[in-house]
Amino acid sequence: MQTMKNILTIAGSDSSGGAGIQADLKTFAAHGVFGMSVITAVTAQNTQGVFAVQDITADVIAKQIEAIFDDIPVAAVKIGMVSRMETIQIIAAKLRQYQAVNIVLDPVMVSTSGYHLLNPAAQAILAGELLPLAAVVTPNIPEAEVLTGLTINNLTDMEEAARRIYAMGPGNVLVKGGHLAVDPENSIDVLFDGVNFHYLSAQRIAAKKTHGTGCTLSAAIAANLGKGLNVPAAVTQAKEYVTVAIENALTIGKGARPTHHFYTLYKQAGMI
Ligand SMILES: Nc1ncnc2c1ncn2[C@@H]1O[C@H](COP(=O)(O)OP(=O)(O)OP(=O)(O)O)[C@@H](O)[C@H]1O
Ligand SMILES: Cc1ncc(CO)c(N)n1
Repeated sequence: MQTMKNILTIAGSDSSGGAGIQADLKTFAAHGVFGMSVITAVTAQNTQGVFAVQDITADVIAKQIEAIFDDIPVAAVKIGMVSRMETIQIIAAKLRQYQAVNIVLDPVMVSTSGYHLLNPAAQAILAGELLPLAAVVTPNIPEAEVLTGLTINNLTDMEEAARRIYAMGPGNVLVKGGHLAVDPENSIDVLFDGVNFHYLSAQRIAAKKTHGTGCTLSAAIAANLGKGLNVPAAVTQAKEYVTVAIENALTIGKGARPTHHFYTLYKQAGMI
């Protein structure tokens, strides 16, 4: 009997395990869903930076998507690093072909360390091809600025950006406030469903730089949607999950700290 939902991440590999595919699969495991992956690019990366990227060919990306959808029911899809135009076009075509549902798009553009994970020339293609397929899109402040051309300095700007991105076709827009100290006490995200704004606030954690926060949040939203939660509940619970994961971020290297995906589970099991 099927007891778990199957959730797919389409993203890049982070060799140091803090972001990308690795963060997504850990997040899925922590949510009790069965994680699957389509790898779009392999990065040589650690807590200090990204040192090389090998893009996977569009043909092999297509084959990975076909291998999954021809065989396995997919309850939700998270899309992360999509690297370049050919990658975006094949993913969009295949997701349309299979009528994929509960798509969460994290429009990854630049790594925490400043490396371009999306070819700037492909930004418009991402907006045109993938935004309309998404149930939820989760730009951070710099990504929302690129998508809209706005400069975002406060909550009103975040709301305006959310409205403009909503007009590009996604079901819901979550503008993440991690990069904006609107309120130095809190990290506030703005969710817009086309009619209403919801504000998700968590105490701002003043710690050393973290990485993989956006990947963890979007993967948690996909897991929650796949489990049948509606968008506000899926986003609210994902925000609670990422906040605990940031609070307990791990010091594994010399640079940015990856989120702790299993803190609550390990605590409950008496492992920490
Ligand atoms: N210092 C912090 N304290 C609390 N929450 C934070 C902090 N920084 C980020 N967040 C939260 O983490 C989530 C991810 O937001 P963020 O803006 O960091 O995404 P991102 O830039 O895409 O992440 P990354 O590129 O590091 O993976 C949001 O819910 C945001 O509010
Ligand atoms: C592979 C990959 N995806 C996404 C990000 C953004 O955090 C990253 N650093 N690496």
